[in-house]
Amino acid sequence: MIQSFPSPDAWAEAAADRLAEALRVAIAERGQAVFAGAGGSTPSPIYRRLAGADLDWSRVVVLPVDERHVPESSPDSNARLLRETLMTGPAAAATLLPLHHAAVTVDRSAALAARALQQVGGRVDAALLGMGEDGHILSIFPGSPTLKSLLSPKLKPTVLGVPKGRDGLAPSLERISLNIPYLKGAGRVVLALTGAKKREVFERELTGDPAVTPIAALVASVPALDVIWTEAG
Ligand SMILES: O=C(O)[C@H](O)[C@@H](O)[C@H](O)[C@H](O)COP(=O)(O)O
Repeated sequence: MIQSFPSPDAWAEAAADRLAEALRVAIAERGQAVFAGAGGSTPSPIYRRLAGADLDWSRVVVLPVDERHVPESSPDSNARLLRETLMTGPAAAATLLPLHHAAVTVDRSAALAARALQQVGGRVDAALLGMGEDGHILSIFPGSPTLKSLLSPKLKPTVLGVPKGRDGLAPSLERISLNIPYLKGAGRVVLALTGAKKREVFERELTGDPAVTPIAALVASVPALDVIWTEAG
């Protein structure tokens, strides 16, 4: 399941190449592509490589796979991370679709994001995910009250609010997250892992109950999933 790479450069290049190819295919097939990317500390080297990919970025919509319920000016904003690392150079021509909307509740923000995503086709063509050491992906946290809703393969692709207190961040933030079904139809989903600890967590979570284990649900639901790993973080 896990594809190991000998260096961070090879790991980042493999991720960027695979995601760029999925975007090119979507543009060729539909004239547009939707990319969803994770926040956190792992993705930046991949985003910086992907930003230079030879594709028509003016036809690409970029969104966070999940978001903290904060304005883009906040250092916690995933939209800000995408703008600063992916939407540069050629990729600056892409269009950002934010999940956070100001002056509304987190649930209203999620509903507005769900509507905006429907308006660009209601699908994701390529996605880059990270994983926390507790096994969470997107904002799907073990023990969260929204866990089962976000994991259920029976629900339509949607975007949900995630109450604070479940993300391990201090101070904990309210969040907004795509659900796992939004990744099912993607041409390529890359889960990028680094370090021995995350490899161990992934292998352990793989055997969990998909109804309550984000990694098990991801592997069970997403056929176009690549899991890539490199030692150095
Ligand atoms: O909003 C976020 O924080 C991310 O989308 C989240 O799901 C991230 O992928 C994991 O927390 C791993 O984070 P690291 O890459 O920093 O380990």
